[in-house]
Amino acid sequence: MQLGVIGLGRMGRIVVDRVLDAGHDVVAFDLSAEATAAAAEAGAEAADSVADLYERLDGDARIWLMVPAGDAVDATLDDLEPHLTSDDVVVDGGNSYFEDSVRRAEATDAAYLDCGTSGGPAGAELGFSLMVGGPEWAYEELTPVFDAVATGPAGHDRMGAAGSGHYVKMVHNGVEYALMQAYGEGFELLHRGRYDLDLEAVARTWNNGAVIRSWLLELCEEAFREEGNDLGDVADRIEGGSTGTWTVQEALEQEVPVPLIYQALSERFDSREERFGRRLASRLRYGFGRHDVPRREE
Ligand SMILES: NC(=O)C1=CN([C@@H]2O[C@H](COP(=O)(O)OP(=O)(O)OC[C@H]3O[C@@H](n4cnc5c(N)ncnc54)[C@H](O)[C@@H]3O)[C@@H](O)[C@H]2O)C=CC1
Ligand SMILES: O=C(CO)[C@H](O)[C@H](O)COP(=O)(O)O
Repeated sequence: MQLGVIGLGRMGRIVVDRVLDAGHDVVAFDLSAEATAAAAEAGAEAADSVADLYERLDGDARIWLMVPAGDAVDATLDDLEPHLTSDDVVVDGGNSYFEDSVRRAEATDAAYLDCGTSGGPAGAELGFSLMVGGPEWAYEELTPVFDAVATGPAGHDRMGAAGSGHYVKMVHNGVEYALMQAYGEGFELLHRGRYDLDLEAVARTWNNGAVIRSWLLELCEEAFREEGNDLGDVADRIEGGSTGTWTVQEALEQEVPVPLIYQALSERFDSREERFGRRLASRLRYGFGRHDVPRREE
């Protein structure tokens, strides 16, 4: 199969590499000429614009967008739209708001798949977990690509109609917020509590057989190892927040109580007050997403 990939940052580049590794062909484009050149060095065919990328695809186009959610997705679709036909398939693998994905699916001539992607840059070698919404035929058609980008056939599934993939990913992120909050609170108590504890050793011990072992807890272990027992100069400030806000808004609309997710979101908004748990959450975002870690002023 031949896949066009637009957006070659932390996540898009992994899509390129995994699809190439699986023996498919890739045509790649990014606004950054440097990112496009790097993908070409890895074996992709470089395109110098969205239109050029489309031209380089043989037969019906299969295109994966991995650009930042919001305006960049609309801008890319605007450039693609004059070329797209109903036999083409466009996948949006970013963290788009699900209602935007429904709108885009209705507006485009192509079959549109909204694909929630979990695993982050750190999960590059293992592959991602993919939650896909949109037409069944298009999902089936792209299955070889999903097999390559995901951990394997079990690492992706079609959730349902348009928007459902990004809806499930939105809730996933709400859960992620709550789990980070829970680990943050536990380690804050251990840090400020009665014993002088080695928190990396605690995390490592918990990760070996404990009920609460997890990848996020492995990232806690990594954070204490790399930053120190007191998290060094990691600032008490957590960035991000859009996907958690959407989750809470949707929960309010559906009248479903999500107090833990709401609390975790509030902590982010409240992160002007210095808190150890939030500093850990900030460092965990680096662990799973390679997001920037704001550092304390010297
Ligand atoms: N980093 C993470 O842990 C995860 C990120 N995501 C989502 O994946 C998407 C991409 O994220 P990252 O790769 O982390 O971002 P990134 O900032 O590392 O890369 C985005 C790339 O898109 C390019 N770009 C921006 N506008 C463009 C346009 N109009 N045309 C072509 N290229 C354009 C940029 O030059 C950049 O190379 C986002 O929606 C993000 O929320 C999803 C899951 C995890
Ligand atoms: O989707 C992700 C992980 O699953 C991304 O890392 C996302 O950026 C996390 O959300 P936030 O930026 O609000 O922390």
